[in-house]
Amino acid sequence: MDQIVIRGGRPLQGVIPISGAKNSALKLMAAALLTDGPLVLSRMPRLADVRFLGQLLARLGVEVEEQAGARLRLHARDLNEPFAPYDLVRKMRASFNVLGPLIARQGRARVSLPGGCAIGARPVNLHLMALEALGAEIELSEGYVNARAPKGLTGAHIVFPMVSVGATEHAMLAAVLARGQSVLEHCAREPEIADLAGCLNAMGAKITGAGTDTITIEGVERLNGADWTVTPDRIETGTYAIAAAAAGGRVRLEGVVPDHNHALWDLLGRAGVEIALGADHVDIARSGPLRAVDMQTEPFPGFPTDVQAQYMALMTQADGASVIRETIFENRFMHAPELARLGARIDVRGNEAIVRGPVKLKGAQVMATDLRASVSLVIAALAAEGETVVSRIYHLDRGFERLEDKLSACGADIARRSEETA
Ligand SMILES: CC(=O)N[C@H]1[C@@H](OP(=O)(O)OP(=O)(O)OC[C@H]2O[C@@H](n3ccc(=O)[nH]c3=O)[C@H](O)[C@@H]2O)O[C@H](CO)[C@@H](O)[C@@H]1O
Ligand SMILES: C=C(OP(=O)(O)O)C(=O)O
Repeated sequence: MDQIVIRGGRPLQGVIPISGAKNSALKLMAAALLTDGPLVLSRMPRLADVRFLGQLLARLGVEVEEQAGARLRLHARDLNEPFAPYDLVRKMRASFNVLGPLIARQGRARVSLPGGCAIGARPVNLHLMALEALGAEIELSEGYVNARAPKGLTGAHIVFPMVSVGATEHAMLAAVLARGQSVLEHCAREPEIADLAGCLNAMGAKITGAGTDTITIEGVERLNGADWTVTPDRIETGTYAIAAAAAGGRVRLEGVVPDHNHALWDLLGRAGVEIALGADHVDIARSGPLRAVDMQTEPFPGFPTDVQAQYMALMTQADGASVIRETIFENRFMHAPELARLGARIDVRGNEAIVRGPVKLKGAQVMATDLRASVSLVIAALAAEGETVVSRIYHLDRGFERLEDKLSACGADIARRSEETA
């Protein structure tokens, strides 16, 4: 198994190109199931999650072809048995979103309950509620969802009782081929949802309101293929912005949508980080001391839960105590004890973590526990003195494309090695 070795204490200096968003790319891939035409996705991140979902789609009968220039061509000309087995679905959350498209296109499906980062219970009741409202008959047995819609799906008025990114996307992915109009209320407003709606509309769907809390969909009989470019990864953007703030130096993040990260820019500014927003780039610099600033995760446009761990690593370097409140997932502080191995002072009480800084972090052996937790350890290691070894980095490979290359191009001392050679 691979490890990442970081020798900290070097400021970052340079340009980091931002990849396409994992959390968008995966749902766009599921959309390919809705048409017998080819869907060509550009700016696809090369990630383990994309590979896994590609394997699942291939099993479902989709032709999956990686093309030059970070493009992926998906062609669901004919589909096989609509069966998504445990082994291919358990590795990540987004794979569950094949269920709706399979029901919409084939009238039935059997899909394993999903996996994903172990950051809470993460039920799928809202996904199933939406699919049932659209006319699917659903039964759970032996860890699988068995769904049927013998008469096809029908538009519905769905009011989500809580904001869910995955359930909003799932409802959209099914309602586009339903008969009649669907109105979805209390929707998630994340940029990935607008990206999915944009792609579905390019395929011939009729969706309005994506990015607001009410989405209206006029069902169409069929969708066609399309070309679509994945939106930039705002979580990767936030991660490298925080890395630069933690290590110090000056970094340009290139190929981003600065508007997707306002909550972060606001907090970093208050913490003493210099931020200059361009049209499609952001410059981040930090030379002076950092101030502690409280933070609470919220659905978009609030501060993203997927950047909470990274922010916690940064606050270990800030002057004072900061309170970090996690409101989206009930078990997303697993990085706190790992950060403590490097010397961080963090008290976790329920859904709050109190971080006291600044501490002089020292390199240590740490373990990645989930995707964003892993990268928070890398950030802390960049700010630490001495060598840090991060193991179980398969979590990192799920969501960060060429992490070591991007950071070492900015002067970080970071390398991958296999445990056998360690
Ligand atoms: C692949 C992907 O895009 N993952 C992202 C997606 O996850 P995901 O779509 O799983 O997150 P949700 O927005 O659905 O989850 C929000 C909250 O709703 C709860 N919930 C969700 C669905 C449901 O049926 N019932 C229910 O109770 C969850 O347990 C959680 O407490 O959005 C999260 C919140 O921005 C991000 O952290 C994840 O990176
Ligand atoms: C939680 C994440 O992914 P998943 O939803 O696939 O677990 C993430 O991207 O941070």
